[in-house]
Amino acid sequence: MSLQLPSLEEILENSHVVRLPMRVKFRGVTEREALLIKGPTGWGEFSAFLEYEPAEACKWLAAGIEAAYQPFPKPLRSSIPVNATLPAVPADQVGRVLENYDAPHTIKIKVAEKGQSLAEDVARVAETRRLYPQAALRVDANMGWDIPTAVEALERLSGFDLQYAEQPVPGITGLAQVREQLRARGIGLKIAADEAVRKHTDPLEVSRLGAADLMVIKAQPLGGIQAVLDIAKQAQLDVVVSSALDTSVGLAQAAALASALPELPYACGLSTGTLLAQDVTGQPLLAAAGYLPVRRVEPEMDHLKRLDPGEQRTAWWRERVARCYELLAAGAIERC
Ligand SMILES: O=C(O)CCC(=O)C1=CC=C[C@@H](O)[C@@H]1C(=O)O
Ligand SMILES: [Mg+2]
Repeated sequence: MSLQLPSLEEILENSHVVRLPMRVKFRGVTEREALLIKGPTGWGEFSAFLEYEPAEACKWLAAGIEAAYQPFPKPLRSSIPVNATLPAVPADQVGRVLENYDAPHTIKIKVAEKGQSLAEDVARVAETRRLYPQAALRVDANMGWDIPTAVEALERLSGFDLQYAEQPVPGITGLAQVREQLRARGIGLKIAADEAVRKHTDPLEVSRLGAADLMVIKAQPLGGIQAVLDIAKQAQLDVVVSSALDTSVGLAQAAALASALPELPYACGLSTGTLLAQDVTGQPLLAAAGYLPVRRVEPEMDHLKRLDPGEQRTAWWRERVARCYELLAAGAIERC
């Protein structure tokens, strides 16, 4: 971040903690918590997942501070093509969950969920393809397979005409091996790196090693818009912007990031507002016909009050801000 950090007191004075119920369970989460920060340029969001340690969560705080204290970059487009996101639901619920999205042209389907079988993944993808014959489909395994299982699973799933498969296995070399083994079987399915970018000390290593076909980039986990624009500029691979399951405040920042990228070859994973049963404003950032508007989001006080998780959770989040702030102030992220 090229701006001076505001004081911790100032951040805490202008922050609100919220807890949003989800419509449908996603990555084990049924309620999403966030701390929102009001600053001179608007609102920012800090919503690192609860289990993240400060060393990782501090990048999310840097992103929240950036949104509140720095203007969004000049947009190159006023709306963003987005994918619908389908959690790992049973096949008979696919239609009901996807009905919440307005005319999706691209759908990302979660697969390899803990405790589920490949047959369940195949049934979910098959049902999605049956209901949306024209849509671009992609899958995301969140590192849930080992290499042989990933190759077997993706060989079967590629029969449904997939756009790409996101992070089938952990690690960077794992991605390269899955890709090579698929190619040896005559399957040209593209492989996207997600965790191998946002959880790696060097987000550009995937690109340098040519271990994947494209990179998923996220505003909060990678430290904010400017940090991600730098990464995208240096990357030799196509990039796709995705959400961090943010409230509409964080989604606005992610949309601003997508709007500032010179090239946007893929629909972005930014319609996750649809997975939330409530949001911080009466005008949540939702996609219409597969496009998300680019605009700032201002939470409304009555929503913030209704979504207040109580004293204990608020104290936990404030304490977490303090610990992450300490790391940022000590230069944990180069640019802070
Ligand atoms: O990309 C999308 O369609 C939606 C966002 C999404 O999938 C994710 C959001 C937050 C946490 C991650 O586990 C998950 C992802 O793996 O991309
Ligand atoms: Mg992913």
